[in-house]
Amino acid sequence: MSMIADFYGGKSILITGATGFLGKVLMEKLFRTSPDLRVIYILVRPKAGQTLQQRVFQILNSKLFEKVKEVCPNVHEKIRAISADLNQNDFAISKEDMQELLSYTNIIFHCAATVRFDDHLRHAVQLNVTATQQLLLMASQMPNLEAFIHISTAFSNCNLKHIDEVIYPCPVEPKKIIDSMEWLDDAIIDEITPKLIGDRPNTYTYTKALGEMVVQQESGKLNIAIIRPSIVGATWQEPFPGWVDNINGPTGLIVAAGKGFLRSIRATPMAVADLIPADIVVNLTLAVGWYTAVHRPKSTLIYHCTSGNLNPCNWGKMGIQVLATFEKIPLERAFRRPKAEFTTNNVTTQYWNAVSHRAPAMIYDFYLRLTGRKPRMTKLMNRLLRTLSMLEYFINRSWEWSTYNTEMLMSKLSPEDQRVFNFDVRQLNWLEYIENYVLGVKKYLLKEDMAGIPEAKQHLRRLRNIHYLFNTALFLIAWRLLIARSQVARNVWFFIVSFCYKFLSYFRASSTLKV
Ligand SMILES: CCCCCCCCCCCCCCCCCCCCCCCCCC(=O)SCCNC(=O)CCNC(=O)[C@H](O)C(C)(C)COP(=O)(O)OP(=O)(O)OC[C@H]1O[C@@H](n2cnc3c(N)ncnc32)[C@H](O)[C@@H]1OP(=O)(O)O
Ligand SMILES: NC(=O)C1=CN([C@@H]2O[C@H](COP(=O)(O)OP(=O)(O)OC[C@H]3O[C@@H](n4cnc5c(N)ncnc54)[C@H](OP(=O)(O)O)[C@@H]3O)[C@@H](O)[C@H]2O)C=CC1
Repeated sequence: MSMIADFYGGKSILITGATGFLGKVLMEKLFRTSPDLRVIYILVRPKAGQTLQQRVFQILNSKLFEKVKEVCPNVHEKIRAISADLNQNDFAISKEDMQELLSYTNIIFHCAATVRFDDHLRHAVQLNVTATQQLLLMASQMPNLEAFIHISTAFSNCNLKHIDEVIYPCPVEPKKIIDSMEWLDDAIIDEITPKLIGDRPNTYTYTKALGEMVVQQESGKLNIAIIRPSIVGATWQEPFPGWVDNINGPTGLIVAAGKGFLRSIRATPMAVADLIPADIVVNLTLAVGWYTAVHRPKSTLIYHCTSGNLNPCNWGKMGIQVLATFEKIPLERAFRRPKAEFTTNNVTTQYWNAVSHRAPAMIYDFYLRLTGRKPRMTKLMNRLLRTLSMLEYFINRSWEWSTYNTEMLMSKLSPEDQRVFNFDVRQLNWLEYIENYVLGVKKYLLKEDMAGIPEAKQHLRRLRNIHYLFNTALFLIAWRLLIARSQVARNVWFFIVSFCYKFLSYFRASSTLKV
């Protein structure tokens, strides 16, 4: 019997960010391994014209939840969506809902955040810092709360090279930042943002670091733990390999490479690609929830959920495997053949951006205009280049994260828990994982049918022929122009033609002799 699964039985669990990538995998695992849990409260905001119920219905009816429905047929009764907006005071939760949450919640998993790198500081502070503070305040009023688990990021201290499982204070106190966001206007915030984030690359990592400080400062008597995952990728094993449903992190670049938009990327091939599968993060999170509630460590423990020090893989190896998988299983309707390269300096990056990204987009837009359609490729390419510039920081550096607490926790689990809540990244085979990741991107994110693979391959062959034809035409035009202008080129041309003529005459004569 799994002690962890048993622990969550009969519990009331509150999850923020349950509609997000990680939140959904967390909820799925909880329902699958502890179908006898009392209820999962999720804080949800209406979005994209969908009501709360519609959003929950969509999640429960997705492929991700197929196994849950077998194990826990009444799952829809055990999930209670509470209308909430973490940007509002008291999260805009109704009095009745708040009362219910305060009375019954046993465990909190705080996953909600803005993960946009370039979010405006005011918004990033509101969600990643102030909302965390408010949630802690709520937690302190919950008489039955056993543990509060905060999801941070391994990159909250990415300004350091070696990162331990401790909280590194930011120079300005979070409380001062929160206060100043209330009265400073946007223009001033824009001006001070670079000074505040210092040597961090963006507002995301900075506000996640502030969020950790708030957790430490406001923990009071609560049992709190912080999890720091690195770059969360598709699932490794559970509920099935390769599940992913958003384009954050590497996923978007995998799509862009597969569709042939991304042809070169400024990255250091030998830099460690610290990817971590979503199911590993979730297994660790649930194990931490159990450990924090049952063993009540004296201080707030931080757990690094990273792969680099235990089972490292680099971006070069990952890129090659992504492209190798697209050879076998291409995406449908690609713009160009999937063929991307790593560049390592500014000059080559600028060159390849112009030749491999901007120029083909402009040519394609010209073609769209000629055929009376609306040009769109240049805009799309500019967005991709902007995204690449945002991600570059993370693919040109390596970090070392210590994992003492994570390894300590592993040693505390029973063999059964180590199996059911496996977070041992050493067991992961990267090549297999990446192949499944790419397949998952095709199946679950892009919802492409595997039956369409022959047609996709045929399309790539057509693109290859167009490519050869285009290059030949380009060469002939360039050569023709050169011949018209340069005596040297003309001489070379006559030399080649006469050489071919002589070769052919010799070949014809020798074959006549044989006869
Ligand atoms: C040797 C040879 C081999 C050769 C091989 C060659 C290579 C071959 C294959 C390559 C694979 C291997 C290498 C992979 C390296 C990956 C590195 C990842 C590092 C991640 C580190 C994460 C560390 C921290 C982890 C964390 O702790 S947190 C989680 C991470 N958080 C994020 O990942 C949010 C990022 N995003 C944003 O911050 C916003 O997205 C924003 C970007 C500002 C745009 O923002 P904006 O322009 O305003 O507009 P959007 O609406 O957002 O998007 C506008 C449009 O861009 C699109 N698009 C948004 N994103 C992405 C994305 N990723 N990738 C692609 N497209 C994207 C979206 O499709 C939309 O297109 P549309 O739908 O309009 O057509
Ligand atoms: N993905 C990654 O690579 C990594 C993620 N993390 C951390 O993991 C956690 C989860 O990330 P991930 O699942 O990828 O992120 P997602 O962007 O997929 O999910 C974010 C969640 O937060 C919710 N949310 C955002 N704003 C509000 C709001 N105002 N009110 C209520 N809910 C809100 C979103 O709701 P809605 O659906 O309504 O938008 C969504 O459920 C975050 O804390 C992140 O920092 C850490 C390391 C890496």
